[in-house]
Parts: sequence; structure tokens; C-alpha cells
Amino acid sequence: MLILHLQCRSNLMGIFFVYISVAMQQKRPGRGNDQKRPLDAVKGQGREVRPRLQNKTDGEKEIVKSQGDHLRCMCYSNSIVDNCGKGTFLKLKETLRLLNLHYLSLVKEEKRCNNVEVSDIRIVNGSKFNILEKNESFNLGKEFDLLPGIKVGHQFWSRSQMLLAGFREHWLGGTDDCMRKSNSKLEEFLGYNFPIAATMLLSGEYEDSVDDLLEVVYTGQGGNDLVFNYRQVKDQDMRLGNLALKHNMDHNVPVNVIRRQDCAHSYTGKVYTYDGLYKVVKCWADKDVSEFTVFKYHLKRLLQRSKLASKDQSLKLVGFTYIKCVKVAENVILPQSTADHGCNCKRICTNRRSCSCAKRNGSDFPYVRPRRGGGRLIEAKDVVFECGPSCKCGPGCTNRTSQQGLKYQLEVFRTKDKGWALRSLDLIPSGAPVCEYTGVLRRTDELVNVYENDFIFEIDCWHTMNEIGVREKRLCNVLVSTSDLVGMTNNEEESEREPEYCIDAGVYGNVARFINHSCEPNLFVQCVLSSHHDVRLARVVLFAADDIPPMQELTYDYGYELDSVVGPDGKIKKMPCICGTGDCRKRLY
Ligand SMILES: C[S@@+](CC[C@H](N)C(=O)[O-])C[C@H]1O[C@@H](n2cnc3c(N)ncnc32)[C@H](O)[C@@H]1O
Repeated sequence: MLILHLQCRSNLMGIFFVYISVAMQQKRPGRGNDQKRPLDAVKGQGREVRPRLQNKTDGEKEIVKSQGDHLRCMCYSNSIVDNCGKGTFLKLKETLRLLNLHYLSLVKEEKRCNNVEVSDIRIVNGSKFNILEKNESFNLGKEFDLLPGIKVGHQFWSRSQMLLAGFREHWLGGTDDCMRKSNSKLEEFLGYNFPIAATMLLSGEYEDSVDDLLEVVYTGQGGNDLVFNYRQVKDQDMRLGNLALKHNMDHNVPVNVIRRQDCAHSYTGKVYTYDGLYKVVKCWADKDVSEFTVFKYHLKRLLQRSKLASKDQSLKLVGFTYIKCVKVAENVILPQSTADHGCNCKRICTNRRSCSCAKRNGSDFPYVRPRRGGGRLIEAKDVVFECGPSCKCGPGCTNRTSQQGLKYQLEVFRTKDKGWALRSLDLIPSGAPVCEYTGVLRRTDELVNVYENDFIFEIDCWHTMNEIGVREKRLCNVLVSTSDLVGMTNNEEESEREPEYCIDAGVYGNVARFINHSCEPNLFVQCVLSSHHDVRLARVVLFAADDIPPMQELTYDYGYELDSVVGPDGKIKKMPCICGTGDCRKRLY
């Protein structure tokens, strides 16, 4: 089956190649350990509550901690391990998170200064935090193979992300760089003609049927009036990318294919999907409509993208009522928002010095709003103070990001082995709020049928802030003044007496109750205070930890302490984790 729409568009939209020529690659040093590790921010944050083993001594706490560390070391053993001892996939994920953090920080900086849009090039060259200079790139020397750590179907939002993933720098410079000497293992390619294409970017739009797209007819590059009318104005030459693809065919060397699409949620306005390896099976000269010579290449895919799971399974959701906002149990009193909680900003809060809500967040705003899309949380925090009912700003204020409702089309679907699950039909950018965990806000000690209820979420903002149990304090956090908080006590005895609260989504809830646990999650849990400042009663909001492509299951780390769940018989309950990630800890609790 030849896909002609690609044939027509590819040349018009421009194709970029990565070539391999000759020379040896300098091995770059691995990443240092002194970096912030954004992934830590999403580990161990879910808090589905089970009866905890009470009154642990300090010694016991220590054991739990070191057990956690031990598990973390062990869990990499099943995955591809690189020099730094980390699973490649995980390391790539961490690095992309670092890049996203860098991007959001740049947006913040730019907004403050001159409101210039943050470009992809600016991200790559950012002087303050130049990831590339720190040699964060992956997959060096893997040009002609599937790139480890990058699954077919992986979506990148920018060229800088791809660059970090190990797609070669050359293509950022376009075809000018094609003759640059590259770094492949020469001995493998002795006797080959160069250049050879390692990666090609198909810039044409493609339809939804792309999942079945196994063959492409690509029109070569050159002779095209890219500035004015995208028409062919002269013959193409058999050189540069055209010659490279021919060499791919001659030597039976596959080429990695990336497809580019427009995307409103992406800061570059584009999304790049990694489509795996293709083989060039045929190449011929042809005449286009204006009778100019063009080269055509017939490419066949070597690997198929995995089939999407159960897209059309019908859904029977029984036994719960959908609620958009948290319901408060009768005996729980939410503190009233008082005037001194609110800021005096007009319409939207922009001045971090005068806005009292920004002051509570460490004299800065936790969110940025890039030109495209809604507000995004720059990084996970112990607690986020949003504007609330006593604030003078309006509902569109960026500091109310998590209150602005669902932005993405979410779909509950049936999994093979974990029951129901949640995914998005849209791309979700990192730092975007996905949904709030709604249900009935109640005292944990008043829960009934706790053993049969899989939908209880312990509000443990306080635990995170104080690193209780396996909760890890969030890195790069600002110190939250306890005078800004209600329900905070540093006295452990007092805190034991304080009631604990949870959100019970057993009977009332929303889509969040279908989100499964993963040891390598793509969401993180964020406590948010907006209408009051009692941390024990904070709202629980799930944010995207990564740029999440459509149809990827949404997951967060439930963060159970191992052996912390006891059954009705008083015995410790154990539940295997089947998240299936390379980094799986093998037990949910
Ligand atoms: C909040 S519910 C998630 C939705 C659930 N899958 C359903 O069908 O309603 C939590 C329950 O899902 C199951 N679950 C979620 N993640 C899991 C995982 N990684 N491994 C095993 N079971 C999991 C467990 O039974 C857990 O108690």
C-alpha cells in the first residue's frame, strides 16, 4: 500500500536529514550527580490510605527509608543500564523533565523581562542552564538502530527534546551540516558509501490512520521554492539527503523516521512522533507535475507500533456518582476564607512582590502560562497556594490554574489486568493540571468498609512537608512559613492527636478514581490550598510530570509504605504491583 498523501506533501513541507559521514565520536561524560532530579518529585507521592502501622519508633522509620533506597537500587536491574547505573528509559525521562523545567523557568523569566516568546533555539542555547553543554544527550553512536529509551510512538514537543534524546545535532542546522564528519563506529561501515541517513523527519501532516502506516513514498529534497509557493522550481540533484537515502538502500541500512504535526498544546506549535525504523526498498527518478525531476523513495516500516488497547470497549461504570468538586462530610468543617487570605490584585496576578498569594509561594508564582495553552506548574512543591474566594483577581488568573476545570478529553478504559484506567485523548504538556481527586472529604478514623474500598486518598501534605514515612520532601522547595498554614504543628505528640483526613471516592468521585499506580508515573500529586490554609484539608490535584502523548495511560505513584497495610485479621497485607515498568518495585504495598 503506497501512501500518496505523504508523497505529495513531504517535499513541500521540507525534510530534514541526519547523516552519517566518517570519523570517531568523542564520548561525552555522563551526567553529574549534583543535578536536581525532577523525577524524585513524583516518587512516593500518591497516598492511597490503608491503616498504617502506628507509633513507629525513629529506628523503624530509618529501616523503612533504607528499604526504600535498597528497592530503588534493585529496580534498575531489569532495564537497560547505562554507565550511571540508571535505566536508559528512566534517565531519558528525567532529562526531558529537566528540559521541561528549564523551559518553564525560561517562560517565567521572559514574562518578567520583555515578554518575548521562548523559542526552541533559546531553550537549547539558554546560557543559564545549558543542558546540552552539560552533555545530557543520549544514545550517542546509535545512529542506525532503534534508540534505547525511546519507544516507537514517543512524542517530542521540540527539536531540543529530540536532541537530548540523541537524535543528532546536525539536523538543527538543516542540510548545511550534512557533510560534517560524524562519529560512527567506522569499522562497521567499512566500504560503505557516505553519506547515509540516520534519521529523517517527515514534515507532512498525516491522518489518524498513521498507526497502520507501514509504507511511505517520500519525495526527495531540493529544487523546491520553500519561501514563496512550495512549488518545484528546478530539478532535484542526487546529493545530500537524496544521495544519503540511496546509500541507505544500497547498503540495506534502515533509517529512523520522525513525523511532524501541528499541535496547539506544544510550545513550538509542533509535535514530533518517533515512528521507528524504516527500510528504503526502492528509489527512482520521476517527473513532478511541472515536469521537473524529483527522486522518489519507497520506505517500508521495520517495526509496527503497538496496537492501542481496547479503544472501543464499552464502559459500565456502576456504584459511584460523578462529582466535579469535593463533597465535605457532615462532621468536617472547612475553615472559612477570610479577607486577610486574599490578594488585592486586579484581574490577574502578575506582580510577585505585591501579590500576597505569590508571597506565600516564596515570593513567586508557582505557575507560568506560556503563549500556547493554559497555566503550568513549574515544579512540584510541598504545597501550592492558589488565589481563592477572598482574592480580588478574576477566575482567569494563572494562580488559579488548578481550579479552572478539566482541559483535556479524558477517557476511562479497560486494561488487560488492572481493571479500569484513565488516559487522555489529547496531548498533555508537563506541569499542566490533569484533574483534581474528588470524593467525600472525611476523617480517616471514620471510614467504614475500609478493606473493601480501593478509592481512598489520604491527604498527607503535612507528611510530605515533614518527610514522614516514605514521603520525600520536595526538592527546590521554598520554605513555607507555618504562620501561613493552619493544621501544622512541629510537635509530634500533638500531631498524633490531630485527626487525619482523606478523600473517599468509593461512592462519589470523578475520573481520578480510575488512575492506576505506576512505579514510573507520568503524573504527580500536588497539594493545593485555595479557599483556606489548612494543610490537613488541602485539595489534591494531579499534574502531568511529562509531556504525555494521547492514549498513554495516566498513572501516579500511590506511594505506599511497604508492609503498612494490615488486613481485618491484623496481618500485613501484600499486593503485587503489575505496572510493568522497567523500574517496578514489584509491590504496591
Ligand atoms: C484507585 S483504584 C484504580 C482503578 C481500578 N483499576 C479500577 O478498576 O477501578 C486502585 C486499585 O487498582 C488496582 N491497581 C492500580 N494500580 C495497580 C498496579 N500497578 N498493580 C496492581 N494493581 C493496581 C489495585 O486493585 C488498586 O487497589
